[in-house]
Amino acid sequence: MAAPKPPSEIARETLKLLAQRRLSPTPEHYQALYHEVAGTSPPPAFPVAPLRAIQRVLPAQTPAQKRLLNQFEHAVTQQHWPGLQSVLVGYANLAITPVSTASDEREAAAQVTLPPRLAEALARLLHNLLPALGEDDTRLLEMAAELQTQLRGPQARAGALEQALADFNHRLSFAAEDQSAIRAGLLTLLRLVFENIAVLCVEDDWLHGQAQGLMAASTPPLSLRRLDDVERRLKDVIHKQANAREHTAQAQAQMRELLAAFIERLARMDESSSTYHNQLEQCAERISQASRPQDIAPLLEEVISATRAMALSTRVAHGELQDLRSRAEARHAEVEQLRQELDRASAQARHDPLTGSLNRKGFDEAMSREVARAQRQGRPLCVALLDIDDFKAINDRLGHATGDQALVHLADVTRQVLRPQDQLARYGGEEFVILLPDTELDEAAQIMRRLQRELTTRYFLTEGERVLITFSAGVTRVQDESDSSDAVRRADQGMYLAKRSGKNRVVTA
Ligand SMILES: Nc1nc2c(ncn2[C@@H]2O[C@H](COP(=O)(O)OP(=O)(O)OP(=O)(O)O)[C@@H](O)[C@H]2O)c(=O)[nH]1
Repeated sequence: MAAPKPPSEIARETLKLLAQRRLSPTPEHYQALYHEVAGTSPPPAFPVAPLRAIQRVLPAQTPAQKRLLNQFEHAVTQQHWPGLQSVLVGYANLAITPVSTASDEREAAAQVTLPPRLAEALARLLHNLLPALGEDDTRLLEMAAELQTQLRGPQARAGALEQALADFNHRLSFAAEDQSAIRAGLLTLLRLVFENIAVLCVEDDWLHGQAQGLMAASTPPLSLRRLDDVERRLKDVIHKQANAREHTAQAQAQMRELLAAFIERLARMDESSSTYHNQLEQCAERISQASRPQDIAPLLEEVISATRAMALSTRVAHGELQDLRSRAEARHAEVEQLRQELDRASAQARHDPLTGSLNRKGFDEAMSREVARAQRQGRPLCVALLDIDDFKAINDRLGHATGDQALVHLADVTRQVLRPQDQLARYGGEEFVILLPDTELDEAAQIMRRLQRELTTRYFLTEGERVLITFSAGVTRVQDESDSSDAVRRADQGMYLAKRSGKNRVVTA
């Protein structure tokens, strides 16, 4: 077998053959003759056309895809198989892990159109957010309006929105901080006002109790229900204060008037009695100097008429003083009537003065509101009725005033254990009801048991003595508006059963 010709030899013969056959010196002719001379077979032709067809359908949306497509184009032009291979591997990797850079992705994302429903949801979110921000920052409101317009535009591009949202977000963070500072400031002011009321009404236990209640109710965290409570309490206080002021002003005016009348009358009496005394002295003097009886007779006449005048004046004074006295009594009766009216007004108020919890009227109103809310939202509502165990013994042993403090302690612990939406009312002497919105029956019973446990660790302290307060409770679910009073009755029956079965327990009814 002949040794293979060296490439330089093959190249020379190929050129000779090109000339002999009068072929134009194209790379294709040269390559074909080269293989003929070398006795080798030519490589298969490069499939440019099919590759171009593939090139046309390759994706080129993201920057990474665009870059790969350029490489593909270059490899086809160069008929460079390794280049094509790396392009295809690149496309395959794109599908598995993103090989693009962060900036590529940002660029791509910038061109993405937001799905219309998402854009609309964002626009609505902004719309709902605005009322919470107040109207102080007009630029923020403008930015929000611009963003909404952009979001509701024909094609909301992520790129443009991203920047606008970032700017808005930046400004929003300051506005939100401001709002929260304003809220905290207002709350502090509110508490200051309540403290002031408490200081001003030190002499009125009812107002004092209400003011304490206001302070407790306005302590964060606030909820709409608690704000509602603050509003109601404040109305009660204003109502009671207005009455009290009127009462005091009237009483003062009457006192002044009566005092002035007495002083005037006393002055007049004093004046007339000193005139009388002067007259008598003068007459006595003239009588002692008179030598004849006929001179004395007119003097006696004078004494008699002065005495008569004095007696008349005394009678008048007596009558006037009687009149003043009956007027004073009438005023007293009026003041008493006012006081009774005031007490009636207090009874119409919604809060119990001793414990600061709702009274019956307040409870009835709260019950109607909560039943309506529960029905509207399709949520459960429970009511619990609790009665302190052996309260009479506490009263008998420690005194009524300490018994009162025990009631206050129970109300305080209960309020701390309950959630802000739960409402406590004093239903009778040592009987309380609790409204538990959004609560299923077994959950309500658990809440009451938790309160019982809490009372075993938080003793009522009086003069160094630790007094354990326990209670028996009945719990039931309120079905609807018409069930309100029946529900309280059922809870009462449950409480009664709890007492009968040994006290300090909770019975569901
Ligand atoms: N200190 C105080 N005592 C009150 C008040 N209202 C009611 N009471 C007293 O609460 C006591 C209730 O007594 P009872 O009804 O016999 O009940 P109890 O001693 O708690 O016994 P059980 O309910 O069977 O556990 C009575 O002595 C009432 O005078 C109040 O506002 N303050």
